[in-house]
Amino acid sequence: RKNKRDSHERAKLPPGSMGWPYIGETLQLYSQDPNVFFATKQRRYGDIFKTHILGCPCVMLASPEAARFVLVTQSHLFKPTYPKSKEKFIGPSALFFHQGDYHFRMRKLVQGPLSPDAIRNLVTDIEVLAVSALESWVGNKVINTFQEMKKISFEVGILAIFGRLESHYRKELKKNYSILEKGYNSFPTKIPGTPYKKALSARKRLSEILSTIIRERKEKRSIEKDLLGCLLNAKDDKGEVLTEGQIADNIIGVLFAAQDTTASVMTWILKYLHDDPKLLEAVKAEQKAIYMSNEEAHHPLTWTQTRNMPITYKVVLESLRMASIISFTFREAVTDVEYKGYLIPKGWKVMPLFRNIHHNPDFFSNPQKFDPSRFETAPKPYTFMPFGSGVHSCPGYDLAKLEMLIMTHHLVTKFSWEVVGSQSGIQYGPFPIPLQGLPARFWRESTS
Ligand code: HEM
Repeated sequence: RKNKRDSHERAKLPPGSMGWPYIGETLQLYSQDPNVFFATKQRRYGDIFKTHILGCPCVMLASPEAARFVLVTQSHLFKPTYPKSKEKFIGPSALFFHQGDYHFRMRKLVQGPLSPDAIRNLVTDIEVLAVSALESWVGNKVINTFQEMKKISFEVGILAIFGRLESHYRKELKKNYSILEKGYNSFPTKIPGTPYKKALSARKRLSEILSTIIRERKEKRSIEKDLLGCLLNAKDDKGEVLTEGQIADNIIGVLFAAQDTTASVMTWILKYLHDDPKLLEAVKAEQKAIYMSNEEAHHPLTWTQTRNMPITYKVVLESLRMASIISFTFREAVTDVEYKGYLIPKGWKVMPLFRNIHHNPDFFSNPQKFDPSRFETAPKPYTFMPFGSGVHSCPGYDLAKLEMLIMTHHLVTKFSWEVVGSQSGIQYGPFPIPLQGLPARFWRESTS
């Protein structure tokens, strides 16, 4: 066998600059639009380049082949990596921190209740959530669209995890999760009263609430098909069940993965539709036809109807591409890896740059233009990865899309909205969202 180390020694590091020691290029990355940072690098060095951010040497990859290499074909050589604080707050047993057998097992458990077969039963409940949210926005008040969308995506997460959960549990979970969330990016400290310490206590309370819910389910001996039910019933080959800690970490992990992501994209959908009146008319026409066939919403939407919204569906896909709210992801090389003659040393971070791929004119012509019709033909493999790819790709993919379609249906059939303020821009929190969460006013359309 050819000596692997020798061949690695011949391979050279990718081109790029590492910036100042320790701080590296973090300042550049955070002091400007991160997309400009990546795009400038890509122009200068090509599809693979090295840099240094947040104290870590890293290799950035901006081609579909490289993303496939890291996420799919050689995924065993790259482990997921997150800041320590995320692990602490969400819980170390959440599936996305893991690789190998445990990840595989948890993933199978999480996928079931999020699959089309399971979520088709949630259509009506999601509709009820969407309608009551929209109704609450009506009036002469300015809504922070993103914050409101977060309430919906949280409730949909709760629905997928617990089914119809009693409202006092929902309230308690919501209250504590919102405190926890403020700690994700806060500064670690022992000082009481800080967002960090408050988040730690909220995390503890969340575990306690989950224990109570689990105890109640066990007493009732109810076997549910929601995510909690699947986690409670799971047994491995030795007949061992999951610990409460493992269950709690994964439930909080799913809430974390589901909330801001879906809410950001829904906010962008509102913005893109608002900015393109002709497109809005086309979406309205499609949705009004469904609305009329349901006798003006006297009958609930059906799963089949949600699968037959071709124009709206393309708007969803184009919003996912345009906004690319998960601009990139992080992995870490578990050993020295060679890719296209370049060395990726063990321990280095590796970042597939989804947004750059989604905005590359070689794959999406005129990439800055919002044009849903581009999805009339399927994108080339590994050029469209809003939900990632491979072993860690998003299991919430169908649920997120369902939620966005249902929301859009009710939004355009019964409501109008105007964006408040003329400032347009992007804010990072940490996902890109329209400035100030897209302040807007909503009113009910007259049906005459
Ligand atoms: C539009 C909304 C969403 C977007 C754009 C999105 C995107 C993604 C992406 C890109 C990944 C892969 C990250 C990586 O490879 O490092 C991911 C993973 C994940 N997502 Fe989503 N997601 C969305 C909604 C949801 C929802 C609604 C749920 C659950 C109800 C969910 C649950 C998860 C979980 C559990 C993982 C980790 C999977 C694993 O590590 O095996 N996501 N998501």
